[in-house]
Amino acid sequence: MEKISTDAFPLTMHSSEKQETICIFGTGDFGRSLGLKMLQCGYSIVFGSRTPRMSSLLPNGAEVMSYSDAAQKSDIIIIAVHREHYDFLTELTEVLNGKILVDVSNNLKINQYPESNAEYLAQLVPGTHVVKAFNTISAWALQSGALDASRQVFICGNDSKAKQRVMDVVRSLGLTPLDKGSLVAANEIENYPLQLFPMWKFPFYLSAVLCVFFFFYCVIREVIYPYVHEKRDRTFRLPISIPNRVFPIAALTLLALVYLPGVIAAILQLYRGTKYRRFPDWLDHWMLCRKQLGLIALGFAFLHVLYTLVIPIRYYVRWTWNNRTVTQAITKKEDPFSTTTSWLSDSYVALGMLGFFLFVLLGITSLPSVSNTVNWREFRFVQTPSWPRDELPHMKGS
Ligand SMILES: NC(=O)C1=CN([C@@H]2O[C@H](COP(=O)(O)OP(=O)(O)OC[C@H]3O[C@@H](n4cnc5c(N)ncnc54)[C@H](OP(=O)(O)O)[C@@H]3O)[C@@H](O)[C@H]2O)C=CC1
Ligand SMILES: [Cu+2]
Repeated sequence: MEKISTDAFPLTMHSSEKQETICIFGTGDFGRSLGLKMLQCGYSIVFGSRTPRMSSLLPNGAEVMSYSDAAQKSDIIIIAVHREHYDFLTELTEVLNGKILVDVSNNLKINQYPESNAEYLAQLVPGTHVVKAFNTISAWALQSGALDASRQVFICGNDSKAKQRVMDVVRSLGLTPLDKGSLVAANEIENYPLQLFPMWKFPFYLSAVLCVFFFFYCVIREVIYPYVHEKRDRTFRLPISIPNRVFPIAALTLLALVYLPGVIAAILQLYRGTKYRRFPDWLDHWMLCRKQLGLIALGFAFLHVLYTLVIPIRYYVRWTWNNRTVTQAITKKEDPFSTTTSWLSDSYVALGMLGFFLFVLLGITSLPSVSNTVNWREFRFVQTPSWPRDELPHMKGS
């Protein structure tokens, strides 16, 4: 590939850095996608491969050679190989000495190995600077350019210079590096892609507690109280009417909880006089799960609509059962149905609908999490800035 002279772009600060050569070990899906992206951003790419001649489908302009030859071309080496195959790196200890190794690997299970892949790599090839990065970005997202929602790249490593250089690369790819500290954090970073619903726990428990609470409140008010006082049997309200009272209450409460943290955050910022300070952890966490709270609220509102539509059907069901019983009585058949079945059948309708709804909700919400393309962390109104504080314009010199 023809090298572009630095003078051609006197105004772009990083143009000289971008001429850097980066080495990628492994010509698999991820290696190729990352290589293509880097080529597009102006880096020269050298692939290391077991079979350099047979490697096909590589991005145009990239070179391919043996692992040891490729390693000599660059001091940043991205290891796009699965952890199980790291062994071959021990033979390259000499060539790799002093270089920056970027571990991008993921596991299939949470805590699959006693130590994180990045720490394992560091033990395997001592004398190198291992940096964990890119593991939360998928090959698919790199290729399709669907990175809009997940531009954050979690980074950790023990050598701060090495980390800084990898962060520069990440930035020049148009992504946002997020420093997670030393290599000990690698374990946590490797677990991220395996957490299906990272921010759903709290909203889920909260809505469960709300539902149970309001359900029992309504049961006491509308079933137990009339029974104790007037000996009236109101149990038929249990399957439809009472849930239909609980759902809108839960939906509105959750909706309020979606907007409340924003207001608290705004007040806090006014009070502090700056928006460049971290919120307390509880507020931060609350802000981060607003989207989930909102989705659950929407779910309850949807259930409320369904149940409201079901109420007329309820009378219809009762009417059919009664009709059947009467017909059977007339034709003197044995009656297998008692009147209590009317609300039993209602509960089946309700349960079926609840199940179906949960299924749909799970399906919709798991899709983006699984494909890793949505980064829930980005859904907050007031973002904690990810750049160092002294780079903020108004803080200079203070
Ligand atoms: N695919 C994805 O979306 C993502 C992948 N990752 C990580 O990137 C790494 C690579 O993933 P991916 O590209 O999908 O995997 P692939 O299986 O597609 O590629 C792995 C590459 O490793 C090389 N390799 C070296 N030694 C061996 C060996 N003994 N046996 C088999 N292959 C070997 C091969 O390259 P060659 O034949 O040239 O030697 C092979 O192409 C993994 O650690 C994965 O966890 C991280 C984030 C996302
Ligand atoms: Cu209503």
